[in-house]
Amino acid sequence: MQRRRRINPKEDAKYYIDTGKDKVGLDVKYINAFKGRGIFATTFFQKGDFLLEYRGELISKEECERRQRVYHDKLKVFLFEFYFNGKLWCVDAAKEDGSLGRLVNDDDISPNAKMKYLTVQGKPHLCLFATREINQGEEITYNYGDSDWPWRCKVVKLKFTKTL
Ligand SMILES: C[S@@+](CC[C@H](N)C(=O)[O-])C[C@H]1O[C@@H](n2cnc3c(N)ncnc32)[C@H](O)[C@@H]1O
Repeated sequence: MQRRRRINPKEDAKYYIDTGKDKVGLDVKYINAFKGRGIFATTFFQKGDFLLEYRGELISKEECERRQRVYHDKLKVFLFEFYFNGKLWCVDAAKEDGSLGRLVNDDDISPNAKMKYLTVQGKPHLCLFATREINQGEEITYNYGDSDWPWRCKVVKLKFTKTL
């Protein structure tokens, strides 16, 4: 059997950053009223594979703080803050633009992807990479980071009341 040559994950990410497209092999699906939509693999991914870019508007810390004050809670969660070259930046993905990266849900226990940034033409881009093998049908998740995200305590509460 002939083995498929693996595409370099960083080169793959750059291709999708440049074209502004999402990868084939990932799809959006409605999960439930609590979680909303999520992104699911429709093909197998290897550990380390590039999955998606968290696409949006790159804004400064100051602009991010202003939007934090004016946005509704449901939109604030789309403001992704990160350090790049010693400064705080933010990608605002609040706009429904049909891109898939903005719809990936949080998992702080057993995520299968990790957000990293790649620099392309001097600008940072947030990209998700697989942290283990991902099978067809699995939901793509990553850890949104340490914060008291409201859904995390609801999940704990639901599990607790079920075991009583
Ligand atoms: C960046 S959006 C992800 C896409 C979202 N599920 C949707 O349908 O638009 C983040 C929102 O998804 C939901 N969410 C993300 N991770 C979740 C989780 N583990 N459990 C429940 N809800 C979650 C929360 O409502 C959160 O405000």
